[in-house]
Amino acid sequence: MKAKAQKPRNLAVVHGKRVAVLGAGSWGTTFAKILADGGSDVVVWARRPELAREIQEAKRNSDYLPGVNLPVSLRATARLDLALAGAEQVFVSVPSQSLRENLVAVQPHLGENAIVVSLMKGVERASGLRMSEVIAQVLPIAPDDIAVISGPNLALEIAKQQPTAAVVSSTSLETAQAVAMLATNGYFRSFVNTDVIGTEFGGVLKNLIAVAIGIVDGVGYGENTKASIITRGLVEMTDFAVAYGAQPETLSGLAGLGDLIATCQSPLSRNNTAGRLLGQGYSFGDVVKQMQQTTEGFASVGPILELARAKGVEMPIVEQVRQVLDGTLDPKDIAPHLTTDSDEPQGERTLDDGQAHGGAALWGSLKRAFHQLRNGGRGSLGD
Ligand SMILES: NC(=O)C1=CN([C@@H]2O[C@H](COP(=O)(O)OP(=O)(O)OC[C@H]3O[C@@H](n4cnc5c(N)ncnc54)[C@H](O)[C@@H]3O)[C@@H](O)[C@H]2O)C=CC1
Ligand SMILES: O=C(CO)COP(=O)(O)O
Repeated sequence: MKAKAQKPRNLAVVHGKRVAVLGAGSWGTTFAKILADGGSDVVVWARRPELAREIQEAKRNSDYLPGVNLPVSLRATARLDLALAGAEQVFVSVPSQSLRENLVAVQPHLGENAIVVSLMKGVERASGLRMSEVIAQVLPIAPDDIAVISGPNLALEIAKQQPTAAVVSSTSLETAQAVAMLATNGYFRSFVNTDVIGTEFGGVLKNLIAVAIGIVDGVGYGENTKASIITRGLVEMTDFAVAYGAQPETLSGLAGLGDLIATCQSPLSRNNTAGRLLGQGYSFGDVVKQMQQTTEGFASVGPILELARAKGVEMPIVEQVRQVLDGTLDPKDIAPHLTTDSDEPQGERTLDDGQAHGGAALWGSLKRAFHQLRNGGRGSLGD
């Protein structure tokens, strides 16, 4: 029997707050639908006028969301000033590498008390900064007015109103709650936390593990290999994010494990699909040409490995993804060296030996501090 889509709960009469969504690709358009179905007065900004016209007039985005009818209340424009006029909350969903240039154009039109929300899952290649950090750098707004949203959110499934959850995170719980109030309807539920670092890095890092899973799929390996990579991948994600100040629990939540499961399992994932093509033997250049949509993992792998090195975090799976992208590792060799170069048996949890030394977290910090000392105190990209 075909699953029945959930009905949106129409809250238009309850609030009708004016919001803007910047970026009319698959996620921007889907998120605009989430907000409109939750009762907000939404204007989407599309870079291409013909796309803005299709959304505005036909209530369709046929390239990105084929077969999906958008809410009749949803409006679209190719003019940033019109999209931003009066917007209390601004949701940004452009490719991560274009965020900075887009924010420069946004700045003159941004309302004084507007909250800016990142829907993106990448880091800036040149700086290694998370999207909320780029927003804080470019826009004259307080960190408490910035939020991020992440979770197992494959756009097309949500556009078809299949029930889904996400996390809204901000250093201000009040801001996270204000955003979550609008980003909730009958088929989409937003939870809140204040761990921006963990929430953002969860979204970035699961993309890299999804590329690895795609590679394994393309090669033709089975479920044991994939389960091993997903599980060890989560350890890498958690070690990395915690080294940068995240709460480990965030990585076992929707923005970590939740998104990892969705992205690694679904052919709808662009990162997973791109990995599969690599595993089937296509070169990186061929895969980039074939991918019609944003594949964030490709741009993130370099900066993430650099950030990992700076904190002494080992990421053997992500490292192997880089080698496959570079053409220095045969995709079929990705699994055998799942752990480090050492032949010695390793504890399953990175911090296991630390617990014997009287505190896993402390031991992890000491290991990282030692590593940084050995590397001349380098702590971040570009140091
Ligand atoms: N598609 C999904 O299921 C989800 C995507 N995301 C994240 O959302 C972000 C956006 O991804 P998608 O919407 O999926 O990508 P997409 O490839 O579907 O759409 C990207 C949109 O940005 C436009 N664009 C390209 N270059 C631009 C530029 N320089 N300035 C402004 N616009 C530009 C494109 O024309 C297109 O409309 C990514 O960071 C992605 O990781 C997050 C959750 C779910
Ligand atoms: O982030 C996503 C699902 O949560 C979408 O993943 P892809 O960018 O790989 O399509």
